[in-house]
Amino acid sequence: MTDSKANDIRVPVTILTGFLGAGKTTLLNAILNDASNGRAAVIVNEFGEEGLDHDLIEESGDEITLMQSGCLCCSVRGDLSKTIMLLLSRRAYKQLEFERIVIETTGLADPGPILQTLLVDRHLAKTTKMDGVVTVADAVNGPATLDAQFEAVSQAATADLIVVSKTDLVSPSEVTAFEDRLSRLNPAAQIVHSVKGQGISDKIYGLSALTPDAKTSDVLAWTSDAKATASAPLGATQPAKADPLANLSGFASTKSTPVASSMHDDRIGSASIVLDDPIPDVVFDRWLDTLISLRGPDVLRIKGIVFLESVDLPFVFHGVQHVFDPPVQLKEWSKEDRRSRIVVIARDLSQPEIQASLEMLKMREKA
Ligand SMILES: Nc1nc2c(ncn2[C@@H]2O[C@H](COP(=O)(O)OP(=O)(O)OP(=O)(O)O)[C@@H](O)[C@H]2O)c(=O)[nH]1
Repeated sequence: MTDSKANDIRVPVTILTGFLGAGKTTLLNAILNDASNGRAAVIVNEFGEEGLDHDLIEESGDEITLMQSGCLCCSVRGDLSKTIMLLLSRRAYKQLEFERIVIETTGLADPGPILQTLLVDRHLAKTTKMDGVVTVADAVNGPATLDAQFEAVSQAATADLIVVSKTDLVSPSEVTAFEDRLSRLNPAAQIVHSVKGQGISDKIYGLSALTPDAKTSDVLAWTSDAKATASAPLGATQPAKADPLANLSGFASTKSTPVASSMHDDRIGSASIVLDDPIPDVVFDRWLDTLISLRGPDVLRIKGIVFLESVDLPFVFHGVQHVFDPPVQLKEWSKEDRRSRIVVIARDLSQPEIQASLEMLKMREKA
């Protein structure tokens, strides 16, 4: 019982990212104003002299720390670690009270390196745990931003949850087309839409299934194609509810809905696999080692639930590039369902290339 949820004192960290002007601060305010979410310490990162976003975050009684030293994704990874450690020590001395941390990045940040910092920094790995990457993509400028900026494509591809904002300013069919495009970029993300961050504050936290007590439905939502599972009832049409496993039978090809995409979108590939039988340990190790050593820097996210031949219960794992959260063994799982499910999202790797990599998992050692 050493790693049960009750004994896990690591503080959950949410990365809130999104396109420039997409509505990150607006969403953050809406979340902070919902008392049922508990208290959050917020780290805001903003370019330039003025901490503009800080001024925009309404008083909510939450502790706000502002970092102004530049883009989180490049120059201030050390500062991020120091900032979080300072918050945690003030919390330990009862100077501050909070249950979680939210990092709001600049519109230009690539969330990958921030996620990595949380995983590789010795102190942070012990004291914090990744709770999820939330990306805000606005329905008005989002399609053009995806065309123009690869960072925006990376943000969408790395997300656990994509919040489509400003759906009040475009037609329902434009919202649906945009959500389809986002879903193709990141079939493993849940996609919700919201006007000014309203109606979705209960969907922002607890996205990661990396906990031994994770429910089956949470694990499936996190590790599978969980397209458009829910949305705020605010005008735009609700996208059709997708079967979370619909795109995961073997190496089923990705959906080929003819929606707009761009050169940038084409740089992102994703594929998933469901394996009916437990995987030999050596095969899983070899697959992961090969993927990481050959294409590690291009892997934006790998998530999965895996049954190995040598263990009865499955484990959930999560990685960014070559860095992995410690795998978490689930305490309970339906005895009938012994299928492993793995999804990989990568940059500059095509879907067939990722599929070919996943194919290795079907190999069996010859006696
Ligand atoms: N109509 C409408 N306006 C919105 C919505 N969400 C945000 N806005 C407006 O969009 C503008 C930008 O919102 P912010 O929350 O500051 O966006 P941001 O992503 O934090 O911006 P940067 O930090 O500059 O990248 C503000 O004027 C918001 O009021 C929405 O859903 N509908």
